Amino acid sequence: MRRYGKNPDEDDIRVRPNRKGNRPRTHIRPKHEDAQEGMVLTVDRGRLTCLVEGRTVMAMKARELGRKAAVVGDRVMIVGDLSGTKDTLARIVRIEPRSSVLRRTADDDDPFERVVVANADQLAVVTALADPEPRPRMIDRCLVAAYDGGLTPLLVLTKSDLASADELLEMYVPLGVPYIVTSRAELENGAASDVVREHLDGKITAFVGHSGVGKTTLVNTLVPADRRRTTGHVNAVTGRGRHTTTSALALPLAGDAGWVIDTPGVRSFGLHHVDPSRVLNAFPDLEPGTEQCPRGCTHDDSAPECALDKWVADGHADPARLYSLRRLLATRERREGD
Ligand SMILES: Nc1nc2c(ncn2[C@@H]2O[C@H](COP(=O)(O)OP(=O)(O)OP(=O)(O)O)[C@@H](O)[C@H]2O)c(=O)[nH]1
Ligand SMILES: [Zn+2]
Repeated sequence: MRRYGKNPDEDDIRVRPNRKGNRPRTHIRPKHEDAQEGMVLTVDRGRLTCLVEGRTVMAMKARELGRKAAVVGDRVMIVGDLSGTKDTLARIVRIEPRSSVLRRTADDDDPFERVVVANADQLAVVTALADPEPRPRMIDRCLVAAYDGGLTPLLVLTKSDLASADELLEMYVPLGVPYIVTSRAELENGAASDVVREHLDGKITAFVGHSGVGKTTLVNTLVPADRRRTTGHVNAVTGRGRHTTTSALALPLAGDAGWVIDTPGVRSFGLHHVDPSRVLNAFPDLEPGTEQCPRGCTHDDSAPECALDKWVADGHADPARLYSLRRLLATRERREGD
């Protein structure tokens, strides 16, 4: 199956800090022959907790990395004391090319790259069907961020005991986004975590969702209790004290079958930078129709010459798909409440 929003031939999708498109700085490699690979689990005021061969190692960025930040999910090369012993501090000397990026910008006009999660395969967008009410526009923005960053979206609709999923699914079925519907009873009898696990196994999945949607409840059913962050006290993955920042946190699924990345900080996505062609990758039925579009066509409602209208009128694709694409493209403009 085609991967949404991601070209499998690209090993380094638009890594922003590397704007010139040049390769990562491989010339530093020989200097650190003893470096070992690790994965960043969380970041707290310049201290990065990394998993290196099963040990959690505290590290900081080496100066030679410059301004480029290592984020949760990054694959990094680390030198120094890798014993994982308390009060040791190793150094991250290289950040490997990323397979995906989940970006956040403080503002659509924010010129700075703010990657919050790297290398996640999937973006689980957790939305309650009621209490709080679903916000389709926010879901759409999450989908655009996923397609743009090279993550496959997964819709997780919670609280189906309070309201039906039908109306929302009507909006999202044409998009072909995989979805899961869960209820209080299914959470309690374990059925919810079984169904969700089927979608997570073997993958790195970043979870986003507004406060109160049931994200924490769900993550708690997925991650063994001894590895979980318990409301602000002990970060069980690292065994260290309070997890005080708004950084995302990578948590291993039981049986080493993948990772859940909990993202307390991601509330909104700046999408101004998003290239329509990356969103179009998620619409392989429409994409060939854009060959007749004028150069630089935005394919949205304000693009009168867009060839997609004719493509659909000629029966090449379902009009609901074009409607959905345009709805997603329209969310790139920020509105009040986003
Ligand atoms: N009725 C119902 N309530 C649920 C369900 N899932 C979670 N809840 C409740 O919804 C409330 C919010 O759940 P949380 O897991 O704390 O939500 P959250 O998204 O993590 O929110 P924050 O912790 O504020 O970030 C809690 O009272 C849960 O018990 C569900 O499927 N049905
Ligand atoms: Zn067009």
